[in-house]
Amino acid sequence: MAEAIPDATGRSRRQILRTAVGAAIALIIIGTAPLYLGTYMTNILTRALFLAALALTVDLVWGYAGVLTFGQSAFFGIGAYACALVFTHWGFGPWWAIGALAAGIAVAMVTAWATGLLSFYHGASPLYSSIVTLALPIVLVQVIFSGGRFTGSSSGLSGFPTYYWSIDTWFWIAGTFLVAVGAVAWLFVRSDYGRILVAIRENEDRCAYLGIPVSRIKTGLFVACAGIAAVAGFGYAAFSNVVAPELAGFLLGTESLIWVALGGRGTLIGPILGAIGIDVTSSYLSGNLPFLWNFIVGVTFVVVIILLPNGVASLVTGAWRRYRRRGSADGETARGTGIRLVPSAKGHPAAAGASAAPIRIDGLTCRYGSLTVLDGIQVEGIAGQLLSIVGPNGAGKTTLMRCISNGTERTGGTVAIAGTEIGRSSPQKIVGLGVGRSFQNTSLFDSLTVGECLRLARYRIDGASRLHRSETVALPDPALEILAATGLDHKLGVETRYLSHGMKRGLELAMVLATEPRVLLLDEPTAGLTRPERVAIGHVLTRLVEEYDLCIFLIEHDLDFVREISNRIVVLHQGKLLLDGTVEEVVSSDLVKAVYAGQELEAAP
Ligand SMILES: Nc1ncnc2c1ncn2[C@@H]1O[C@H](COP(=O)(O)OP(=O)(O)OP(=O)(O)O)[C@@H](O)[C@H]1O
Repeated sequence: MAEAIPDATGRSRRQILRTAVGAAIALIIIGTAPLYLGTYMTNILTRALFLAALALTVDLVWGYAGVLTFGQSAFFGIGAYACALVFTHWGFGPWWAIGALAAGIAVAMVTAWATGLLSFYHGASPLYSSIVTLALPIVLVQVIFSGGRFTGSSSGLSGFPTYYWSIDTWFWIAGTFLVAVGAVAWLFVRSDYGRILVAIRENEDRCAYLGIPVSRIKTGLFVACAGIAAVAGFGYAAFSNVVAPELAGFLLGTESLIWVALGGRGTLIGPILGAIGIDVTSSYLSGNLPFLWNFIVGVTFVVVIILLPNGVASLVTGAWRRYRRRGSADGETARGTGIRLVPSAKGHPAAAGASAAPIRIDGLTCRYGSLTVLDGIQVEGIAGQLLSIVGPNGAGKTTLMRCISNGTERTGGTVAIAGTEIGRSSPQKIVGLGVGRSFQNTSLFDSLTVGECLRLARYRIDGASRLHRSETVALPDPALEILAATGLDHKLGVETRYLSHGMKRGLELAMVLATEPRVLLLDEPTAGLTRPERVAIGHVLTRLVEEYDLCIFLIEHDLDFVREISNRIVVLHQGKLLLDGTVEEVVSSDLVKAVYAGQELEAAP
């Protein structure tokens, strides 16, 4: 676990150096390319390079963060029109160019920010953001159409003054821009933030319940990518000397998705290959085969999606991954092997310093339409106490957990964590108050390694770098103990999909503990575990309560297990709190026996 590894700064420097060397090689290729490409080809490629930069931004938003956006073309169009409008109507020169570029970037970013606010608020479905981004280019094109002579309406604007540099110069500008965007994107997707984007794509809910501000991160990414797309659009317009509504339209937005899907979603080389490949080929073929060309693109798309669902780039990236994983039987990757676990300086604060009860639930009600699932629940959790919540299926146990960990779930009543009412707060904010939750079905990130998952769980406390990947993960003692007890501390480089069920359960618990909660909500943590694994988890939970003073709410169906480890038991039945007492009181209660025997309460003795 504690093998010597290079320090993070050294690794970060090496990563930046490697990126700089890669960028330099790419620039040399671009610098010499016009010598062997003809003027016609250089011209087509220049255009394609600007479009490839657009495709890269689509890939960051869709391929990495999982937001299916049709609206990236709108930002490209805003940049293009900023160039054309300023040069046509106001003036031309270096300062006008800088002003137009700045205005294009600013308008694109503000538009993206407003779109992000509308699309990524807590509770919005992914479909919603796709619809909003679909509407964006449609609205923008209507604005351009209604702009009359100012925007050129459906004909667009052309012949405005621009820099009539040689075609080779434009090629170098476009190439340098693409290499710069690619290099920054390369560093970014390999940083802590890059892992967060993948985590959001794979399991947004789990991210929110680890305290990661999903909406803010998605909006920030969307805004940054809008700015880059606007620069690409500006360059495209200045180079081609013509803009048309199609540059901001839904068709280009959809085309850019096809480039990314064909090239390879979630890789950086994929969108570049896809955009350049399709644009250059279409420039050659669409003139000669105007009707056949779209058919060819359509068939190619279907064939590639069927044969290579991860795009053409997956041929290269798949082979590279297999090479890196060679010799590892359990899915160990190079990504997590360098991670070092260290004890968090703070130990585990848990309930320390809080004078109020860790959790107080007062008159909690939850209704779905006419169905009342929870009715007037009154419970107070105490630090250093394991409270088990039992009851037959459908009693409302999981709903109670949901109402505690997400402020928008309950219909009435209050929940206070260490004296602070949660109100209508999102799960992410409630994690900040000190609530950690594990789910009934293990909720992890399939393609992330154990080490990366743990790093992710520390985002709220330790933050994350946008340029490098941290190699040290500071964890509180209870999380380290779980990892040691389950053997996960020797599997930091293993992707979670290769773990056994018991290990996945252990990892989820360690991740939740890594957020340093004072209240722990566990929904059937031992479901599907073997007897020895259940015993091990039981020991860990007892220690969390006795040594770290945590307040644990545990849902469990195994009543023997409940009896062994609980300090107190709450029985729910049909959404009502039936009994709140000690283990002996509940075990000896005839009322509880009647409920579990399925008898009507009125008939119970
Ligand atoms: N989103 C929802 N819409 C409508 N009804 C719901 C919703 N969520 C839960 N319910 C209903 O609320 C009731 C309580 O569900 P809940 O999952 O909380 O029960 P539970 O005690 O955890 O059961 P189990 O032990 O089987 O997990 C069930 O009748 C369920 O169908």
